[in-house]
Amino acid sequence: MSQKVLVTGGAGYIGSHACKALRDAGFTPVTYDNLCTGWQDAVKFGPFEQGDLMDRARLDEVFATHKPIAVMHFAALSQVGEAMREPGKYWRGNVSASLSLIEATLAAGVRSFVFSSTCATYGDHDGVVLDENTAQLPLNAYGASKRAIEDMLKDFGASDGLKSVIFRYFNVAGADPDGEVGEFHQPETHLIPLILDAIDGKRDALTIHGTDYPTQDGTCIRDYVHVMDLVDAHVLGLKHLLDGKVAAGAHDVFCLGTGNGFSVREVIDHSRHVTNRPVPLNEGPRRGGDAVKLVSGSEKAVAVLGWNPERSTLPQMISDAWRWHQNGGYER
Ligand SMILES: NC(=O)c1ccc[n+]([C@@H]2O[C@H](COP(=O)([O-])OP(=O)(O)OC[C@H]3O[C@@H](n4cnc5c(N)ncnc54)[C@H](O)[C@@H]3O)[C@@H](O)[C@H]2O)c1
Ligand SMILES: O=c1ccn([C@@H]2O[C@H](COP(=O)(O)OP(=O)(O)O[C@H]3O[C@H](CO)[C@@H](O)[C@H](O)[C@H]3O)[C@@H](O)[C@H]2O)c(=O)[nH]1
Repeated sequence: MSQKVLVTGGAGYIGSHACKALRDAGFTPVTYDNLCTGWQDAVKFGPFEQGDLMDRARLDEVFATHKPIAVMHFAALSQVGEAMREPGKYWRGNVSASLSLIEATLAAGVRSFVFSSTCATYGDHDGVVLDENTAQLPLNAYGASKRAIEDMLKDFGASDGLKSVIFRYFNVAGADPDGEVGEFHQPETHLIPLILDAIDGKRDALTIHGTDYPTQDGTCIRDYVHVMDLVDAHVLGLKHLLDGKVAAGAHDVFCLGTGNGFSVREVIDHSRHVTNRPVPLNEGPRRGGDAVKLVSGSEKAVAVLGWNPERSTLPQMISDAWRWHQNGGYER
């Protein structure tokens, strides 16, 4: 029988793709999700256990039922704008909820933990490319909550021997090329799906949040990584833990980006080319909490894990997202 991995947030965008990658790698992904932003229809590759991370009794029951060998923790609130307006929701929903999960993990005797962190933990570093050693100075409660969970994992490593792989993602985009799962947020806040909504008339126009940033065309720069490449790194990270490459109590941090930065206007231009359709646009003010430039300067995941982000080009990410978009997501 294949080994089970508990996947929190497995009904969400990245978690559902991770479940597919785990299934393809010979594991059984067990999704634990409260469906606050996820979709039961996205759980296709293993069992589904509905529950909230704050529900410790339910978590204990799920650990006892499935006896996972490791945890992959994707479940989180992750909207920068919302985090600016309602920081308490992020400290509770991300930090307190992760504490509950980590304590349940340890109580179940599990010591291998893969965590979704973010380059939003870095804040603004004046255009410097970011790597695992860059200081984490988040600009918003979302980034601060993720930095706090990273600290928590290190503390429980020291006290209880928890071993963790921490991935700091840059901007995740694209969809499963087979169309089984994809990105579907209600409401959507991410740039590429919003551009596609504007292209096919689901919204009037895309609003560019800020055109006066100190960049070549005045818009923010991000490093986009294909969701399939990202979840490949998770399988490699899991094996890194299971193969004993991380000592008891230790943690290993990896940035997941490509080193290529694209401005909002460049993403719009690529979207126009890929879809061969115009993108209706408005220019609006800056969005609070946005860093000017977030680009990974790290090769560590490539060097240590053997990661090969081969699908992470804008044309590939946009065309996979466009194919998924045209199929209508999970909407009934
Ligand atoms: N999308 C990106 O570009 C990006 C970049 C960096 C980091 N991340 C991180 O990756 C992870 C996944 O992001 P996503 O884009 O797939 O988000 P998502 O909203 O699609 O998925 C999150 C899932 O977690 C579930 N969830 C949230 N709170 C829960 C709780 N308390 N109990 C149980 N389930 C809960 C939701 O229902 C949802 O299915 C998050 O941790 C996010 O911070 C995402
Ligand atoms: O309607 C829109 C939406 C976005 N943007 C801009 O597009 C860029 C990318 O925005 P978005 O797709 O919302 O991603 P980020 O705010 O960069 O955050 C994402 O990427 C982070 C890592 O960089 C993750 O931590 C977050 O979870 C994830 O939401 C930013 O400059 C936005 O200001 C617009 O101009 N108009």
